[in-house]
Parts: sequence; structure tokens; C-alpha cells
Amino acid sequence: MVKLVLVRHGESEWNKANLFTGWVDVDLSEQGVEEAKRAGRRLKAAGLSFDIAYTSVLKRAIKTLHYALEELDQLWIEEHKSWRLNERHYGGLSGLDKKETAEKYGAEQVHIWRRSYDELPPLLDRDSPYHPANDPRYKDLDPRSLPSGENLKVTLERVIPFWQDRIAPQLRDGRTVLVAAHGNSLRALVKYLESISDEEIMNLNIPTGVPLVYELSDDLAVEKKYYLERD
Ligand SMILES: O=C(O)[C@H](O)COP(=O)(O)O
Repeated sequence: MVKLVLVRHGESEWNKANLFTGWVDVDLSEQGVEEAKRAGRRLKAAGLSFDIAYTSVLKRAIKTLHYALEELDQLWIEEHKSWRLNERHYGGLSGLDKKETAEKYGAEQVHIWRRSYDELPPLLDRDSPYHPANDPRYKDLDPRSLPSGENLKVTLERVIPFWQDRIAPQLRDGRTVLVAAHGNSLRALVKYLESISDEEIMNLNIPTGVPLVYELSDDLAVEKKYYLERD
């Protein structure tokens, strides 16, 4: 049996302000820092330690990983960052207020944008400051793989190759893996790991800063799954 732990970053400044965020690189709020440290304490209380960690190229996930590893005194472990673990790109909704957007387009439409599997948000113009083509951290990527807006399906299609090529081989070699990422990149991974249907995934929410432990068989089938809810 091998262990995989997923943790969604702690509350961000824009979670707190109720703004659509996606790939915008906002920081953790004060509460988010506390949630990240608490995640680390919960991992420690559960007797977990890690061989390798993965995160996105967004600071709310990177910092969550580091705060958690600091509590474990494991800041030294090997870690890898990838855009493939980024939050889903919210396209033209990036930076908008979620409540105001619901007032404008209706709560039902906003719920579909937020939770459906295959409905795309409005797409972003390539000259928008929120477009990844204008962000140096993505300069080495093929411009064709830079999204102007993503649904969960597109997010899953870029997360799963990273899972298959990078994370799964580590687990198969018996390593304990920590992944610090985002609400929707983790929903995509959970959908894949648990074969959740396109309809059912609409009801799945992953809370911020609560470690989700998977116990996997040697061929990476899910044997057990639980949240660490105690420090
Ligand atoms: O990108 C965002 O706005 C949040 O991190 C996740 O948003 P959601 O709850 O609308 O999926």
C-alpha cells in the first residue's frame, strides 16, 4: 500500500474577497496561512512524512506546501512545480466578483460555470494582463497549450498526463507523495482516481487546507480515502 495526500491551498486573498481567481497569482490570506500550517500539523499528528512533493506555479499552492512541510520539518524533500497543477483558468471571469456575476448572469449560469464538467467560461482576449501569453512564467510553453479559459474537462486533460508521467511512477516505486494544488486541479485528479461521472463531479467540493489521504494498492487503485480533520 502507498499513500498519496492531496491538499488544496489555504484561503487566498481572492477567496476571501469572493473573486474568480483561476491562474491569477494571488497570495494566501492570513487565515490561509493558518490553514496551511494547520494542514501540516494534521499531517504530523497522523504520523505522515513524505518522499516527494508536487505543486503548481501559483504562490498560494507553493506557500501552502512550504508551510505544511515546515510543520513536518520536511522542507528539504524533493519538490516539483508544474503549470499542469494550476487552478483551472477562469478565462474572462478572472478577477470578477462571484456575487455580482451571479446577479448579472443568474445564479444557475454561475453554478454551471463553476461546477459543470464541460461548460467553458467566457474566453479571455490574448492581450488581457490575465492571459498566460503575457506572463513570463509560461514563456517556455508551446503557445498552443496556453488556455484562454478552461472547464474541468480541459483541466483534467492537462492534469492527468502529469499524474501519469510524473506522480504515478513515484507511487509505484513506493514513495509517499504530497500534492499541494487547487480546488479544480484536485477535483480533476479525484475524478480520475475515483472514476467519478461527469454529472456526479458537480457535487464534489474540496475544502481549503484539509489534507485528503488516499491509500492506494500497488497498481494505484483506491483502497481507502479520508480527510485529516484533527490537529
Ligand atoms: O479560482 C477560483 O476562483 C477558486 O480558487 C476556485 O473557484 P471555484 O470555487 O469557483 O471553483
